[in-house]
Amino acid sequence: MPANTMNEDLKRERQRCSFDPKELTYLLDGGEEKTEERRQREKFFLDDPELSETAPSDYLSHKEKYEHAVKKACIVFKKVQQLQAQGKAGMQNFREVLGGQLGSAILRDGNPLGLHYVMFIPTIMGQGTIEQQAEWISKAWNLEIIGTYAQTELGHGTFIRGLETTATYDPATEEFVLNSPTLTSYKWWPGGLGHTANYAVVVAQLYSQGICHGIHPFIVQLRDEETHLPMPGFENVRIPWNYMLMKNGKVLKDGSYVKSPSSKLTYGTMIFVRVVIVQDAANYLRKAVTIATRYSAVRHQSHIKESAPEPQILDFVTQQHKLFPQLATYFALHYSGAWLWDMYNNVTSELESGELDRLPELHALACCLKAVSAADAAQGIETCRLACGGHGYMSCSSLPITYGLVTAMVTYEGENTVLLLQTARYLMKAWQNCLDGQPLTPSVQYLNSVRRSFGGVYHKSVPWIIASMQRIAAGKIETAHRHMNDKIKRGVNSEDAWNETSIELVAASEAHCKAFIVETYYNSVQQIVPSVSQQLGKALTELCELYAVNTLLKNIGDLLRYSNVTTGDLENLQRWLEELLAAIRPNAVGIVDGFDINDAIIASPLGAYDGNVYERLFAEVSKSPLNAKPVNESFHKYLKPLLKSKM
Ligand SMILES: CCCCCCCCCCCCCC(=O)SCCNC(=O)CCNC(=O)[C@H](O)C(C)(C)COP(=O)(O)OP(=O)(O)OC[C@H]1O[C@@H](n2cnc3c(N)ncnc32)[C@H](O)[C@@H]1OP(=O)(O)O
Ligand SMILES: Cc1cc2nc3c(=O)[nH]c(=O)nc-3n(C[C@H](O)[C@H](O)[C@H](O)COP(=O)(O)OP(=O)(O)OC[C@H]3O[C@@H](n4cnc5c(N)ncnc54)[C@H](O)[C@@H]3O)c2cc1C
Repeated sequence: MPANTMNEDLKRERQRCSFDPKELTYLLDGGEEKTEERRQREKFFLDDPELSETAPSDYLSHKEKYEHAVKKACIVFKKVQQLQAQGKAGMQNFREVLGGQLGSAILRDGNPLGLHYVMFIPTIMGQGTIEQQAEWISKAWNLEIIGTYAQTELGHGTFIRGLETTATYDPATEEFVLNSPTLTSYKWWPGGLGHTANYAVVVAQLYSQGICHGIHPFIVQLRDEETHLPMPGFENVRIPWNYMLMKNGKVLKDGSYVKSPSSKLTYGTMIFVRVVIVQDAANYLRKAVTIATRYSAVRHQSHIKESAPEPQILDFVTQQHKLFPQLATYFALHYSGAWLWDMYNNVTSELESGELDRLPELHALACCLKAVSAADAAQGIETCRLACGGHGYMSCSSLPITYGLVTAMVTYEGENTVLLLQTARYLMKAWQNCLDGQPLTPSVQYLNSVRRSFGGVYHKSVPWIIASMQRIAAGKIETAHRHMNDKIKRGVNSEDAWNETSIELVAASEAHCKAFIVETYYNSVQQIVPSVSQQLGKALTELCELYAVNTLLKNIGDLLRYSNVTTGDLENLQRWLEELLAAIRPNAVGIVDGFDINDAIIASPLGAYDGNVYERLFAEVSKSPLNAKPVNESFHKYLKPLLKSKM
C-alpha cells in the first residue's frame, strides 16, 4: 500500500467542510483535554503489539477465537490496572475498554470478561449490603474471582417470575440450597459461564419457611479457584447464608423474610444495563456511518449527467438519504442516552435514601429507549452496509460483525417488544391519570396539552415537528386505551384485552419514545449552539432538523391520522428534507472525522481516514489462508477425480 497517501476525494471533502472537525471532537468528548486523554488511552491499548491482530479472527476456529479472546482480555485487564495505578482509569474506563467501542475493537469476537464488569460487579454494588460489597467488590475488581450474571434459563428469559431455579433456606445449617432440577431450569446464555467465570450471581426463586418469596440474587461459586474444575452441578448446591445479596429483600438467620421496599429493586441491574445500551448502540452506529460515509466519498460509479465523469456515490441524493439520517440518529441517541444516564444517576441516589417515586418513570423510559435505540441502530447499521454495495457484504468491512453485535441488543437485557409493552403499561396509566385530572410525571406532561388541542398550523420548525410527534403519540395512546377499555366493557377480561390490543400498545410506546428523543435532541442542541462556533452550530442544527423531518416523514400515515396536516404541508416537509440533505452534503466527511474514531477501531478497509479503499481491500483479502497457495488440496482430493470421471 502506498505509504502516507491521502485519497484525493477525501482531501477535497475535508477542504470543503464548513467547520473544524476538531471542534466537534472536543464537544463530544467534553473538552480538548478529555479528547487528549481518550486518544492516549486508545493508543496505550491499540499500539500494544500483543493486542494487535496477527491474522483476522475470521480465519480462526471457534476454540482458537475463545483462547485468543481470553489471552487478550487478560492483557487488557493488566493494562487497565496499570492505568488505575497511575490514577488514569476508573469503573467507566473498565467498561469502555472491556465492553465499549475500544473493547470491541481489541476483542472483535466478544470479551470473556465483559459480563464480569458490566453485570457481576454492578449487581453486587446495587444489590449487596455494605458488608457484602466490602467482601466481594475488591476481589472482583482485582480479578481474584471472575463473575457473570446467570438469570436466563433454557425455558425462561423474558418472564423472570417463571424462573425455575430455587434457593431454599435451611436454618439448621444457615445455608441456602440451590437447585435446578429440570432441563428447562438450566442457566442458559450468561456470558462467560461456559469456561471463564468461577463465580456467578444466580437469580433464583427464594423459599424460606415453606413460602416462595419470588426471585432474588445469590452469589454461587461455579469453579474451583485453583484448578478451575467445575463445582458439582446445580443439584442441591449449598451456599452460606450471607451469599444471598441482601441489600433489598432479606432472610434473617431464623428463616423469617424481610420484604424489600419494592420487589422491583431486584431488577436494578437490568435498568443499569438498558441505560448503558443506549450509548453503546449509538457508538456502534457512528462507527458504521463513518465507514459508509468515507467509502461513499471515495467510491465513483454510474452517472448523474452523461457528459460528466462518474460521480462520488455520495452525490446521489438517495445515498445521502440512506446515510445522513444515520449521522443524525447517532446524535439523537447520544443526547437521549446522556439524558437517561443523568436521570439514572439521580434516581439511583434517590433510591439510596429510600425515595422510590421516580423509579416507574425511569423504568418506562429506560425500556423504550433501550428498545428504540437498539432497533434503530441495528437498522441504521444495516442501511450503511447496504449503502456500501458488495464491499459492505465482506466480513472485513466490519459492517456485518457490527450489525451482529447490535442486533443482539434487540433481544438481550429485555426483548424489545416486551420492553415496549412495559412502557405501554406506564402510558396507559398516564392517560387514565390525564382523564382523571391527576398530576402527570414530566415525560408524559405533553398528554395534557395535546388532549386540549389536536390542531397546530404547519410552520417550518422543529418545535412544530415535536408538537406533531407528541400529537401522534397521544393519539396512539388514546386509541389503544379506548380500544382496550371497549373490549373490557364488552366483557373481555383485562389480561385478554391487553393482549388483543398489544399491537397498538407497542406502536403507542414507540411513538412516545420517538417524540421524547426528538425533543431531548432538540433541547440539547439548543443548549449547545450558543457555546460553539457559528459554523458548527449550523451543522448541528441541520442534523437535528434532518432527524426531526425524516422521522416525521417516515410516519406520514400517523401524521395524517392524528393531526390536521395538509398534503401541501407534506410537500413542504419533503422539500425541507431535500434542502437539508444538500446542506449537510459538504460537511458529511467532516462530521464523521469529528467522531475521531481511530482507524484500528474502525477496522475496515472501506472506512480508514486515508480513504485508500482499494489498496486496503486488496491487502485484507491477501491475509486469507486460502490465498496462500495457488492450488488448494481439495482440488486433487475431490474436484480432479470428479472431473476425470466425467470424461
Ligand atoms: C460500555 C460498555 C457497554 C456494554 C454494553 C452492554 C453489554 C451488555 C451485555 C449484556 C448481555 C445481556 C445480559 C442479559 O440479557 S441479562 C438478562 C436480562 N433479562 C431481562 O432483561 C429479562 C426481561 N424481563 C423483565 O425485565 C421482566 O420480567 C418484565 C419487566 C418483562 C416483567 O416483569 P414482571 O413479570 O415481574 O412484571 P410485570 O410485567 O408483572 O410488572 C409488574 C410491575 O413491575 C414494574 N417493573 C418491571 N420491571 C421493572 C424494573 N426493572 N424496575 C422497576 N419497575 C419494574 C412494572 O412496571 C409493573 O409496575 P406496575 O405497573 O405494576 O406499577
Ligand atoms: C447475545 C446474548 C447474550 C445474553 N447474555 C445473557 C446473560 O449474560 N445473562 C442472562 O441471564 N441472560 C442473557 N441473555 C438472555 C436474554 O436476556 C434473553 O434472551 C432475553 O431476555 C429474551 O428472552 P427469551 O430468549 O426468553 O425470549 P422470549 O421471551 O422467548 O421471546 C421470544 C418471542 O416471544 C415474545 N414474547 C415473550 N413474552 C412476551 C410478552 N409478554 N408479550 C409479548 N410478546 C412476548 C417476544 O417478543 C419474542 O418475539 C443473552 C441473550 C443473548 C441473545
